[in-house]
Amino acid sequence: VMDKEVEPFCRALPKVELHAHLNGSISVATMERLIARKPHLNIKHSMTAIHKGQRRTLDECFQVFKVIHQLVDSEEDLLMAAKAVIREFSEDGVRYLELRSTPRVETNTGLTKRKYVETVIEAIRQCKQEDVDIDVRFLVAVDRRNGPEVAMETVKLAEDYMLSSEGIVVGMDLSGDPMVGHGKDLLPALQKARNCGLKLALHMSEVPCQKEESELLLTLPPDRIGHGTFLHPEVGGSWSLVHKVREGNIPLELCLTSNIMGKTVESYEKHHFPYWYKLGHPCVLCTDDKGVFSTSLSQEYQLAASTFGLDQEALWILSQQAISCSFAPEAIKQQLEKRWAEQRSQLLC
Ligand SMILES: CC(C)=CCNc1ncnc2c1ncn2[C@@H]1O[C@H](COP(=O)(O)O)[C@@H](O)[C@H]1O
Ligand SMILES: [Zn+2]
Repeated sequence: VMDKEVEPFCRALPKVELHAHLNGSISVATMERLIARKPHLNIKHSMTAIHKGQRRTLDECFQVFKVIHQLVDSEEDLLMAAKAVIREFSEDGVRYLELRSTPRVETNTGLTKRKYVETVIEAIRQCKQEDVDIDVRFLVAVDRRNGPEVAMETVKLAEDYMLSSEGIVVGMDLSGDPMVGHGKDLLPALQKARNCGLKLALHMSEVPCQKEESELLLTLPPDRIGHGTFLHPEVGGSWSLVHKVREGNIPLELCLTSNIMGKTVESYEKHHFPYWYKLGHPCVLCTDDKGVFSTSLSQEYQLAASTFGLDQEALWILSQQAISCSFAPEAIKQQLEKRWAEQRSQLLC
């Protein structure tokens, strides 16, 4: 396969995005609109994105979110940003999206956590009404830095909206700076979420030294794992972790560019994708923060193709397998499978 064929192929490929943080996914164009609305903040675009060759430490990366949160602090901003993110994923060929976001209080604008969740749901509804070609679900996120009480409160919020959003809220995410807080304290909240039928997509072993935390979180167990960069014993994890993930057949959400930019992985070649992929373990390529890292899901598929030598057939299977890893209801999964099958013959000659 010639390289120049790969780009249009990856764009045309129907895709599933399962790991996208709303505020990390805002494009340059939308960011410019937000910056123009708040000139008094004096925010430059260079403060809201991380560019190639500009690798920063994980800590510096997390500063970026503080800036973005200042720009997205009202119901109006949130609705606009969420709708734009959904449209952009659709334009990139994403046909099923699970968007995750952390409910936030903003006293200046009167934004409450409930309003926050309702606004994201409203953005998803409006996009559907406007016939944007994409099925979108919402994972309510827990920021690990905020501790067990906030986590429990967030679980209750997610449960409420799981019951009242007509299937839009399907699960929860555990994220935030992995160097802050301990998963142990959040276990009861996550257990409760699981018991009430919320699916769990947890960031795990994103940094080294989370071996014990990952062991604990695996007792839940999670329905999907974000990153899992340091599960393997060679990088400070353990065989016990690897075996549990394999036995549970727990899908991994793998974000190549994010890991390179956040310096948790040295180079694309050294990413853990091929280790799990060659084992036949369910692996889903994701963007994490397409805005912050200036990437797209089709670009991530291209990078996987060029770095690990995947041909078009392999890319198609990778994208199709993501359907079964999603938290979509069975009927929706079947519809997606059908759609993929219909497009297969057009794409692969
Ligand atoms: C900095 C870096 C390398 C990011 C990639 N790795 C990440 N690891 C953990 N949590 C994250 C990551 N990227 C985004 N998030 C979470 O997503 C939030 C932004 O989206 P939102 O406000 O929840 O809508 C961040 O504040 C953080 O809680
Ligand atoms: Zn993430």
